[in-house]
Amino acid sequence: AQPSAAEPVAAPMRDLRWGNLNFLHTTDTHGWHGGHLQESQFSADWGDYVSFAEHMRQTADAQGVDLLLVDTGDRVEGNGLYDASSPKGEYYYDIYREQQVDIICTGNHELYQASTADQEHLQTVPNFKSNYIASNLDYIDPESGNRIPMSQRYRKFQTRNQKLDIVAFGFLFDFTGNANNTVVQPVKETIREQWFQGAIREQTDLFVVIGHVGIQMRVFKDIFAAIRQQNPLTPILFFGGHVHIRDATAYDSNSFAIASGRYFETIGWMSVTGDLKRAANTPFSTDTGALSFQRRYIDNNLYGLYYHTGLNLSTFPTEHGRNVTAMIVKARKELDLDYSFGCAPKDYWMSRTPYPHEDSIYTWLEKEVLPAVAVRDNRKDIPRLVIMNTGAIRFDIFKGSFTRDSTHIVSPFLSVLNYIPDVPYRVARNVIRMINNAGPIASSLYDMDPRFMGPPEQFEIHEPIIYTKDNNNNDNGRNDREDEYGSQPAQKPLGGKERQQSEKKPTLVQGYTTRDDIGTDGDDAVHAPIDFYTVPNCIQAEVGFAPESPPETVDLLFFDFIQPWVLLALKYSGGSYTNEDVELYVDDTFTELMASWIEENWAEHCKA
Ligand SMILES: O=c1ccn([C@@H]2O[C@H](COP(=O)(O)O)[C@@H](O)[C@H]2O)c(=O)[nH]1
Repeated sequence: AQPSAAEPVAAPMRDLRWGNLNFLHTTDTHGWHGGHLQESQFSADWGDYVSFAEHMRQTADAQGVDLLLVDTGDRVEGNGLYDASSPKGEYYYDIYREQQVDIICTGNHELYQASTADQEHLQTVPNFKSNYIASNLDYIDPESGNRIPMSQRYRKFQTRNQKLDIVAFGFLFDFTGNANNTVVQPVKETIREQWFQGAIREQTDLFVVIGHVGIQMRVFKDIFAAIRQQNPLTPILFFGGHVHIRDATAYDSNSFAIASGRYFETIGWMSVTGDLKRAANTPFSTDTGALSFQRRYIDNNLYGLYYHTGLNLSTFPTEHGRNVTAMIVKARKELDLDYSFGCAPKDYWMSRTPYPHEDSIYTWLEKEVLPAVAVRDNRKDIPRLVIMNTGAIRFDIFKGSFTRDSTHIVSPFLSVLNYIPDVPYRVARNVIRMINNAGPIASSLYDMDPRFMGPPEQFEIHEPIIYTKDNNNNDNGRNDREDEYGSQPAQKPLGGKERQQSEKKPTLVQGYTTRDDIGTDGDDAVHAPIDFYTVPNCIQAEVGFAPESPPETVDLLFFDFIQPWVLLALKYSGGSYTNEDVELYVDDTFTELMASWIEENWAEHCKA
């Protein structure tokens, strides 16, 4: 872990069940390779993961089983370790490549900016050579202008110990927000391609489909159907991501799918037990042919990593892992990520409190930040509506120092404020209602789904999930909340001191309490639950409005990312505007504006 990371905290544990074929899975790490410095339960870093994987590989070798590492994209954007350098990712690529990932693919965040896609093609693809798969993604070579596959379309290989034959694919959902130096082929078209039809007819013991795709999304189900049609019995394993949640499901009795969360909080574990050499030819109805599939969501917590490897503080770190941790320390220092802009007076939550609420990050933005930063000298007296999409914010703010790192963690995008001047108020005032309550804009094209304006974690959740009315947090709101934990036979205390503690009813740290299609025993650590509130797609600040008298016209300001939805909502509200009517309101990115606001308004709280 990084020297300034929160000390890990022990929790009652559930074991990993090893099978014949085992996987560790990361997804949507978004630059958090230094770990979560402020959260004890996720504070291990990429170097610790390197050590962990080395120990787990040794265990696999000793048992004669196989272990593969998978990563399903969105490795960039969302943390100072990637975003704070110029150019972005100056340190990240060399740190990331230290992990030996066996199957890796691209996420949408590798493609928003042309420069990021260039680096992906120039660095990560060659770093992982034949392990990198791009089944439905092409790259446009800047020199020749030629459209070429981002990397190979699929991979056929044999596992190290059991010599299992695997055919692996690497997909991206039907993403359309990519810069113009890549082309994402819709998955329905890809699975009709000749190469794909040939690949699914290869002789193999199993198929592994990795993808930057939610495991409940249509895309994986279509791929599953295409493979299954040709291979009625062959096991098919899916590793997904994108929606930032822990999730698992089975599409039929010989398939299994897992998604492993976000921000390097989670290392997913999947294992398959049974005779995989025979499974492709053995009907599942017979006992001998039956396979069993297990999943675990491993908290990226050093105590947990020690527990699963049977090691401790002195025996766990490998030389390689220590070196990677040192690379991250050096990068964080050179990027000055601990530079403090001010101190947050309290925690501000994205989804742990309702919106509006005094502890909601969105209420803080709406009431304090947006009115102060949405100011343009030559139009500062004109009343304005400022619309921000809630997905532009990526993480909570914790009480205490708000650092350079925090700016990128909370607001990683290069979002700017655009505006349309002098919009009739009777038209402009309807926009927020339309983009939040969907209505006609919901039935538009696939890539105009209004949910894309909100945070990915909210995508599939339509109702708040409230565990307790009296959410009795301590002053940092994250730890030390006492709770019952019922008799769950699969649970195991950590051992030693922790064991005695757990026998006395342990203090549970708040964290993931995942419920997926398999059950409620997926998390490796037993936690006290956290409330989850739904938030609207967008929030709106009214600035410069005279009390009691609505203006005739307003400047309508909005984040550039949501421009297509705003134009559509204006159209349905009776205003006909196009991209040509839109201008830049202020030069700075929202991240810069927010950092300046914090410098001006929160510096004083550091003195207390
Ligand atoms: O410029 C941007 C880019 C993205 N967003 C928000 O992020 C999600 C996509 O996040 P994933 O990590 O790929 O799931 C998108 O739906 C937006 O809500 C943004 O606000 N600005």
